[in-house]
Amino acid sequence: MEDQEEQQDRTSDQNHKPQDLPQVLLLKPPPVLSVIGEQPFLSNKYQFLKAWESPLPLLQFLTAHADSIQAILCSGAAPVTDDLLQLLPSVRLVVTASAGTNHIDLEACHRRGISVTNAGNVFSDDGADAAVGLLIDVLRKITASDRYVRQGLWVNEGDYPLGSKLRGKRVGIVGLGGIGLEIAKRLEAFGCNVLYNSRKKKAHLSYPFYSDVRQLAANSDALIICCALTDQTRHMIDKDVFLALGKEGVIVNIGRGAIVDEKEMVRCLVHGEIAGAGLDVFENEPDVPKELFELDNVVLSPHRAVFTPESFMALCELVVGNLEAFFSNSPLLSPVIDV
Ligand SMILES: O=CC(=O)O
Repeated sequence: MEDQEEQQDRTSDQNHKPQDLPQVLLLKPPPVLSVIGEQPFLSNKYQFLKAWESPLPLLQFLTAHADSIQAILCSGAAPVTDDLLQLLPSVRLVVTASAGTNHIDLEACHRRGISVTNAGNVFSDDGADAAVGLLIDVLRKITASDRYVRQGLWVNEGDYPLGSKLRGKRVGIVGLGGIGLEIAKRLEAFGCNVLYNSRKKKAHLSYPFYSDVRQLAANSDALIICCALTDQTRHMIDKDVFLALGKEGVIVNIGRGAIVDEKEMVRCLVHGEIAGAGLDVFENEPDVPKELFELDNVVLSPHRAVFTPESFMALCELVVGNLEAFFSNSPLLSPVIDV
């Protein structure tokens, strides 16, 4: 409480020097900062402390600022571990510039009384557009037929094999959060039948719910993975799920690579045990299993599904809003943990 009052005093003084402002640690520049620059993030309520600009070794740098760092702005590129938090006892807020929070030790944040915010719903539209785009690409062979035309094969080899129709497909959505709901809306408009798996059945929705992801796969022509990566969902899409999806089945993953057993997925694709895949995320990014490069029924994208300059602008507003709210003792805008 004392700390909060002290914060309020400090942040309400508009004339204080930058070195008096509470510090927000950035271990690495989040992608949003590289794309839209630092200017829109600047505020008279906090000051960024950029670890990568310091000549000091990281540990020395963190120790030197341990008492003044009150918040961390992070992204998937720089995990927030219990060990890091142990070094920074004044941290009370972690703001991630991502929808996913799998790079943050949430249990440690809970235990240490640290609030966490994420990207809320700012990425939902772009994520949904990309997921449906990947599905259509795989089904209708858009990227593969583009390669065919560019390589001059249309002239030399004749007509390209037909793709398959989207309308009428049964699409199982794994994770019906903000992005999943937007995917469902889009697929309904395309005339698909939407089914889903989620932690809990959503009472207000009429889409058929499957508590077991294998059952969902068995009743789907395509699976779209857009749930969070947690201990429960790691490798949830395994051999049994692929077998249930079957030889005509397609998988799209815009969630996290490790939700899928990637080795098994590659094996199923190579042996024709599933029909195709649209993949934006991988287990060991930026490494992508080389076998996938040879497969025309696979569309690859470099973890860009949710990012557009427009969504980054909205993200910037949300990040600044969360930091300013925190330093003014106002409610956080997109809390994952609210202490
Ligand atoms: O993958 C992107 C995100 O989690 O925001």
